[in-house]
Amino acid sequence: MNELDAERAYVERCREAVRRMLDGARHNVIVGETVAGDRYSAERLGRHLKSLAKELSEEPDGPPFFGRLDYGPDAGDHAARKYYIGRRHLSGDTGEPPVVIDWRAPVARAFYRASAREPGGVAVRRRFGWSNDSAELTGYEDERLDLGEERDAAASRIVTAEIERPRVGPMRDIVATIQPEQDELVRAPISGSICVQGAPGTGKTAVGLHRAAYLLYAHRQRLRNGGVLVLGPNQAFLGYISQVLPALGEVDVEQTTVGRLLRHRGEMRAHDGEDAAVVKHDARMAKVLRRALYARVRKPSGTLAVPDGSYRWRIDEYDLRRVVDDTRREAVPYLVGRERVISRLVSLLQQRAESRGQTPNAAWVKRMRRSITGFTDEVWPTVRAEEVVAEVLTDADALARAAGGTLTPAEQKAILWTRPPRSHRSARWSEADIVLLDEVAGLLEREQGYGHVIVDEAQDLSQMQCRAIARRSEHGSITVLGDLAQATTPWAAVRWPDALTHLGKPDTAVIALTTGFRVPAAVVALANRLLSTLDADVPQTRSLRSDGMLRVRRVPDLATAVVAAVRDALRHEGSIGVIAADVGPLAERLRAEGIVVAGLDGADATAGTTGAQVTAVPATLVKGLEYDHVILAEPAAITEAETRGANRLYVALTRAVSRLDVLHTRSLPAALDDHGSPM
Ligand SMILES: Nc1ncnc2c1ncn2[C@@H]1O[C@H](COP(=O)(O)OP(=O)(O)OP(=O)(O)O)[C@@H](O)[C@H]1O
Repeated sequence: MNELDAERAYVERCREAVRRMLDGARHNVIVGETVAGDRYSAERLGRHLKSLAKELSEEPDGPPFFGRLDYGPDAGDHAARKYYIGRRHLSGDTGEPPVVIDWRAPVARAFYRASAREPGGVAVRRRFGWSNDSAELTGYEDERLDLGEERDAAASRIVTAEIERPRVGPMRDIVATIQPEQDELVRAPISGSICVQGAPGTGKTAVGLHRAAYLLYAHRQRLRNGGVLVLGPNQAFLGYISQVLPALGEVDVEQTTVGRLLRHRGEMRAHDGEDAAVVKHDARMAKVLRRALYARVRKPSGTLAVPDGSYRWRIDEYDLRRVVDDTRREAVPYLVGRERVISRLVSLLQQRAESRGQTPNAAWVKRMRRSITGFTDEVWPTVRAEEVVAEVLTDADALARAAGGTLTPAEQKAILWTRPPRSHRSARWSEADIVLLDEVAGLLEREQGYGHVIVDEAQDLSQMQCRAIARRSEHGSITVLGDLAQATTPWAAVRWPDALTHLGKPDTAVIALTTGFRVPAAVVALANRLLSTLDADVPQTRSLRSDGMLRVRRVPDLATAVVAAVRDALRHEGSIGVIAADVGPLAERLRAEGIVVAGLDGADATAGTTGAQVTAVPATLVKGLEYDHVILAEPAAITEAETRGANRLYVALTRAVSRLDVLHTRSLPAALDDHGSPM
């Protein structure tokens, strides 16, 4: 039998192992549900086994492995052993070692990291190639690390084919081809936070998602309670990445946007102007809100008399002040503080009662608590986050008291509501207001946190949004992914250390990724010209891809040219994205010409999964997405549409996997203009 046939025979062994595991899981579902000791454990066991059965049966014919490691004779415990590496562990026959090892297992690490210089005992690294439908093993490539032979990504046919594969449907996992510098980030210890500054298409999102899967595997116990949270910029992006973690067997990761994470705080029913939003998103607002909240705490004056039957207990002003002052100094959440004031006063009353020979019981304590409510409501009242925020945004005097020395009078004026609501109950909150509500809620009570938070496109977060994330990762670590050059919000970070400070992890190291896996070299060269004008201190990208096509054309009529470009693109396999500042009219025209076009707007959560080959997407929503062929219409309109329009254009220019058509009727933005000559 030749080597390839032997590997194909191994594939059969793996498929047999899947069938065996599937039968076992199905059998256990039945047994687990009927014989497990109590209902609770029966339910848990049943759920676990059902999900295993579902997982295995959904993909019984997927490639069971993508790599193999052959250890040399001097590799200690691994000497002369062979390991197949795949997306998930496949058990061997009873008493036999597993037939496939999960890519996240410690032994699999060498598949990604072993080099000719540091082979770590590995003699041969083998990569497998599969047919497009993953049904058939088509070939393999060996690196004889023991002979000093090593191929980098660009020299491997299998890796290059995977990177250059036309994109269809949602984002896929990259387990088979994770690069060494990416693997270092994926497997970085959970105890530390990391920040990845990566140019477009360097694999930040891919790294973040694989890191989530890795951490859940390596630290399942530790993450059982808090879990892992993935934050992305919008629903379209979340739709695009939604399949990656389930394909890696992880279905319990919460993937959401900051807006959705905070939506229980209030319904968004208003939009701020940029002036107001910029102030509301500034971290100085945290100070303002804290002052506004604690302005409610008053200095007690006079003696407190508490009736108890025919008797009155007294606590004098000195003791009352001491209780309130001590509690303030403890810097606990506001509502915990109120509770402490109450219990301390009750315990003073109790001491007094005991010294008079009484033995207060629970009912007495309850009665005393009730009797001092009037007093605590005065010196440390309960309050809702909505009241504090509404007060600051409505009452100019209250705002001036809270914001004096922190916000300028002009800034205070910018955030005051021009048409104040009658009460906080009828307030119409904006996106920024909801972040303020969350800030106050965080001052009132401590937030339940996550074990690990992965923040994608983090450059766009405001300081206040960063603080909201920090509250949820206080006791865990975070992975921050972003690109300062792609910052498009008016409050975006200019330097990573600033954002990291607001995220509560100021000592996090910033690591750069500069090898691009998406954008072809010709397109990167064009985008890099724009990069130098963006005022972002980031390294240039180097593309791994020498293939690809770039056409920049001045056209007499935009819509007609877009239709022709789409028709031309439709001759190829792969997704097509039409990107423009205002894409609506172009989409209409395409449809009028009989072309099926999926529209992408904020409400469309199924982005990239609609099955349509052509998607029309506004430039404002294209962040994090990619299309095999991009048709970018009228760049000048994109740069003009917003303050950071040039950054937006940089994002739009870097979405193409294989081909980019830039069509324009007006002059190109200066950095891109090559004196009108076609590129
Ligand atoms: N090691 C790899 N092997 C194969 N494909 C890869 C690899 N790394 C990244 N890719 C692919 O390159 C593309 C870009 O990756 P990704 O979206 O993670 O980059 P990004 O840095 O988040 O980009 P952007 O900043 O534009 O959002 C994706 O299609 C991803 O699957």
